[in-house]
Amino acid sequence: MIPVVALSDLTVMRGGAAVLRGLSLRLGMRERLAIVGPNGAGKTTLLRCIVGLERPVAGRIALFGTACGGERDFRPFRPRIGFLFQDSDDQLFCPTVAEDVAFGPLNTGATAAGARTRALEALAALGIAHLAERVTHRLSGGEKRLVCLAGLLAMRPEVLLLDEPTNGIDAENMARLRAALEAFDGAMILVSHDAGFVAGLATRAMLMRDGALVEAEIHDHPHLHSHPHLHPKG
Ligand SMILES: Nc1ncnc2c1ncn2[C@@H]1O[C@H](COP(=O)(O)OP(=O)(O)OP(=O)(O)O)[C@@H](O)[C@H]1O
Repeated sequence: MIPVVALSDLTVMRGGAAVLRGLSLRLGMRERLAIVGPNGAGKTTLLRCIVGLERPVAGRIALFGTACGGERDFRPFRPRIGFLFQDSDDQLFCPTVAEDVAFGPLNTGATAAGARTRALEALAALGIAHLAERVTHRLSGGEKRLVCLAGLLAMRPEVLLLDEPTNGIDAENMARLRAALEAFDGAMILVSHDAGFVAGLATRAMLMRDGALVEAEIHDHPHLHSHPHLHPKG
């Protein structure tokens, strides 16, 4: 089966140093891949490469089986790939929540009424329909996170790239977030430092180390309390 995302030998340089060094990755349909690794390892950089926001100096990127090099190649795939930025404030820009969540569908051809319906559905799916008429920039950090995700889901993407989705999310909303992501039937890359969240959701895990990815295991130690860790395999 053609992978939805295929990266081969990617190298990305920053200030003379390689952030990604010959990194390769294949993401299959319906796979939920967790990527973990220390701060500054290059996880966000990797996600940005997938949607063409970052250009590698070497290597190949294919989306849904199509090689992508320049901006024009990436553009048609962006509506199919929802990217949750690490910082919600980089993602939200409309005055109200409903307008923000409807923006994507409206921008890709939905009518105003159709886009609003999709927005309200996405908000309801995340249990935050009550936020629809709120002013976006006055939301709490956790609320913003969920609104950003609603904006992606309203696009009905085939792939989700989630950069620290649990940032600022409380226990109750965490359950909603988890349920929404479990219900999503596309492929997903989940960059997270939250091992417990990742362990419950991911079907595969990889560790970013020295600018490349190694397969990892999601491990649950039988302590008094459940204590999930990620270990490199082998
Ligand atoms: N615009 C930039 N200019 C220069 N260096 C940058 C820039 N953005 C990121 N970097 C550097 O690139 C490296 C990789 O950053 P990246 O954000 O991809 O890491 P990360 O694994 O996502 O980290 P974290 O877990 O802290 O989010 C870091 O050393 C970072 O300082």
